[in-house]
Amino acid sequence: MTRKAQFPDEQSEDGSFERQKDAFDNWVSPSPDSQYPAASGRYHLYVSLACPWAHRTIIMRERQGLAPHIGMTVVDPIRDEKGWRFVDNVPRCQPDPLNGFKYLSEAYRATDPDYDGRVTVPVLWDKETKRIVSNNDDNIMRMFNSAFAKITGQGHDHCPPHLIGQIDRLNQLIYETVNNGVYQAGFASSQKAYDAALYPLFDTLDMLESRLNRGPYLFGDTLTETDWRLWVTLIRFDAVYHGHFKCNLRRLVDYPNLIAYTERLYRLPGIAETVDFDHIKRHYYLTHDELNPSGILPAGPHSIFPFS
Ligand SMILES: N[C@@H](CCC(=O)N[C@@H](CS)C(=O)NCC(=O)O)C(=O)O
Repeated sequence: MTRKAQFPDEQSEDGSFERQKDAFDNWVSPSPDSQYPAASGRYHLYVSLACPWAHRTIIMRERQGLAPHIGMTVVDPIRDEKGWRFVDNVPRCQPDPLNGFKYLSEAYRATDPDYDGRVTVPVLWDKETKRIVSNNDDNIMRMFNSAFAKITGQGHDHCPPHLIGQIDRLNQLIYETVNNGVYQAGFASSQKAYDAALYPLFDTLDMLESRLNRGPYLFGDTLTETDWRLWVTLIRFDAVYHGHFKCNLRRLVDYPNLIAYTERLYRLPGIAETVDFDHIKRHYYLTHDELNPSGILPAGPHSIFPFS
């Protein structure tokens, strides 16, 4: 039997959640002749601090020294039926400084007046053409990793060429079973769809727990984008996915390597400031009314992580 879904348009007949495709997928490039050339001050990132997909791009902006070159605006973590909103009465949120938009949907409509999909974060906005460059977080991460290197003089490559094949393969497994796996478990509207997401999720976490015996990061001593892609899900795990999405075979604190790894990355410069558990918890528990119709915000866990 399948029941009412959080996003009915993205639900298959067997009750599993089938995420919509990203609508805008252009690239900022280092080449000055390209449609969207890398430039200081030209692009702007619209994000939610609650969203793991946006969080990846916030981290890459921070790690690659892009904050002085790419502005960022945080939306209200609580989404109503009109979607993501710009507000000035919630800590860390601001009104839209560029276009005076009240809702993020206005950025989507400015780019494609016929857009009728879900309006999602993150969004990379071009101030010059007044259009969305991309709402594809995978690609925004890669642009931030390397396209602005000449401007920032920033060196660390999170996708070194000798590892790229392995990075893409591990990214895929982690996307399917962990990043999207928690959503597939949470948004499942049948027992079968929930089971199909839950067990592979914990199989991958078990595998990653042993993999971390080999070194501090997923690829030994080299910090890669795969680490950040995994980490944004881990940091939310015990606070929301364990309870709200019913991913409760084990907690993250039950995995000694994974919890130490989560702390190791949290302590890297600039990262703790990107984490906001108030935005995270209020977004998930107060926005998905099909999953939490009472709108009660759970108090725990008492200490979300031993280190936070
Ligand atoms: N671009 C991402 C998805 C981004 C996404 O789904 N963001 C969520 C927040 S975590 C969102 O904006 N949801 C808006 C909505 O559900 O209406 C992907 O498909 O990989």
